[in-house]
Amino acid sequence: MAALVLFGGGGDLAMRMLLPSLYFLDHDGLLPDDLKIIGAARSEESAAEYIAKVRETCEAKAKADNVWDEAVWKRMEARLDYLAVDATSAESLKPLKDKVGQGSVTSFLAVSPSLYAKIVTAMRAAGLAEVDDRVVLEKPVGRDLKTFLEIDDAVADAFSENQVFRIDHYLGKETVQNLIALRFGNTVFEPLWNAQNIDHVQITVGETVGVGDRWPYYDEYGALRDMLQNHMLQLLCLVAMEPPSDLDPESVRNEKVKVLRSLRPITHDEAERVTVRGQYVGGLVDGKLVKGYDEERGQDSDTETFVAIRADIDNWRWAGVPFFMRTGKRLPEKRTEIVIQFKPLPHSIFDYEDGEPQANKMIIELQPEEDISLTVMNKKAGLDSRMQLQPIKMSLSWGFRDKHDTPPRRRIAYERLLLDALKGDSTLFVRRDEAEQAWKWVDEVSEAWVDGDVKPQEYVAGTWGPDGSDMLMARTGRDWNTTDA
Ligand SMILES: NC(=O)C1=CN([C@@H]2O[C@H](COP(=O)(O)OP(=O)(O)OC[C@H]3O[C@@H](n4cnc5c(N)ncnc54)[C@H](OP(=O)(O)O)[C@@H]3O)[C@@H](O)[C@H]2O)C=CC1
Ligand SMILES: O=C1O[C@H](COP(=O)(O)O)[C@@H](O)[C@H](O)[C@H]1O
Repeated sequence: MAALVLFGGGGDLAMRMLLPSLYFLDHDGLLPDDLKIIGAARSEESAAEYIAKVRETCEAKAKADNVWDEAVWKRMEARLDYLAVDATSAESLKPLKDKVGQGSVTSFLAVSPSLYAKIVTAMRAAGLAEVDDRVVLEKPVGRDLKTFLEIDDAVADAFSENQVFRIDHYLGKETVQNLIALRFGNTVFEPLWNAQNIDHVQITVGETVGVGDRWPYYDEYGALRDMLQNHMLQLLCLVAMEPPSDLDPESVRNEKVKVLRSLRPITHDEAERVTVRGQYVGGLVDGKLVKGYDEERGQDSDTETFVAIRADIDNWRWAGVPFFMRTGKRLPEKRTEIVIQFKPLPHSIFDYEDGEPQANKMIIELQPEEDISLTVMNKKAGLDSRMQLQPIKMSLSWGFRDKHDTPPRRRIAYERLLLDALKGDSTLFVRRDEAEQAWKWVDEVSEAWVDGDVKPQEYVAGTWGPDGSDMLMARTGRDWNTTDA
């Protein structure tokens, strides 16, 4: 028997994402027949009470996608169990060890990262870190390089690196994996994918939600550590990495680490010019009045809810190509996209009044829709004496959109990642040295902010961040993408 233990099995992540993902995997026949799923948290509740809550969340999600099936639920229900444990205590984990028996155990730590070190130490003492066992860690692991290493050293005392699965749920998103297919499954793009042809890259992760009740966690981390250190740098790596020799986890991750190592450090003198911190004040989002961050927090805070950064990658492929990243809460749209802005024509033969031909642009959209599109210029139909051009957007995801095709169900990113963790495939997980390099780069930024006393600039909720964000682009003669994918 194999077992998946969800530490924090009653928490927000487990209930909203992990357990519905497991239902969907079971629905598609992708879970091993003998897999047991055990929720483990401190709350004293019976297995029946826990399972009733799991049913509620799975049913709601599955009905929304029209895939609720009582027979699947019966199968899933038979897998489920619950045990009240304090995961930081080896003594408390002993009954869990007895419950999982002899098979391999994958333990998902869906708990506060401040508990990781204590939990893995207790797991080791309780016999839950045997050679066939695995541990899955949610981000953020640590708050900076120092705390990352402290936690990760404790993890390394209990598990070897091939047993550790550091999750970045962005790597489970379908379009992120499609980016790998696009770059390395085609010959047409790769020769263009470099400083000769690309002017710059933009990565935007805009959210309309505020921080709300999550402030006890968020106030200590801010947008830089919550989003940029992990999700955004991972996206940057996938855009910028060299072709790996194969899809082996080590080959892919070696290439990503090389990118992170090539990121130019942001010096204290430069921080004000190439980084922007923002914090939302009250405003209108989706037509509703919302509070400012300080009001939600209940006191003044210097934590940023928005960050924009210009990153430079010092290698041959990307010399002189800035990568602009921005992310924030309470922005006007939920929008996640990567924009590859190609260079303008070296010389235009079209001199008409409506302006010059626009440079080609590839938009890789992750949210709200998943799509990859390429903007190209073509001729406006007609008999004008002077040829008129217009930009058209070609969707490169047309296969999904064919009217005779049912689009595949949009999967939760955790489905792919849970499946891979259960199989032991770590390609889409973050290796220790990747996380280490990412923290190193991010630490330099946060240290520069502290030393230079760089405070967040205010932005009104429902706008695209503080003015400084537009200025960051304008200083280089560029602007943020405003076209939809
Ligand atoms: N929620 C989300 O959308 C996201 C969350 N994450 C990460 O996922 C992790 C969990 O977050 P989230 O679900 O929001 O947190 P919650 O606070 O909602 O859940 C935490 C869970 O941990 C349990 N817990 C706390 N202490 C112990 C302990 N000593 N032993 C066993 N269980 C314990 C709690 O239950 P009890 O009190 O009963 O013990 C609770 O079920 C964090 O690392 C977070 O950063 C990452 C991305 C998104
Ligand atoms: O990890 C996190 O991600 C979410 C955004 O995820 P998405 O898949 O909805 O884009 C973010 O809201 C949260 O603050 C952060 O911890």
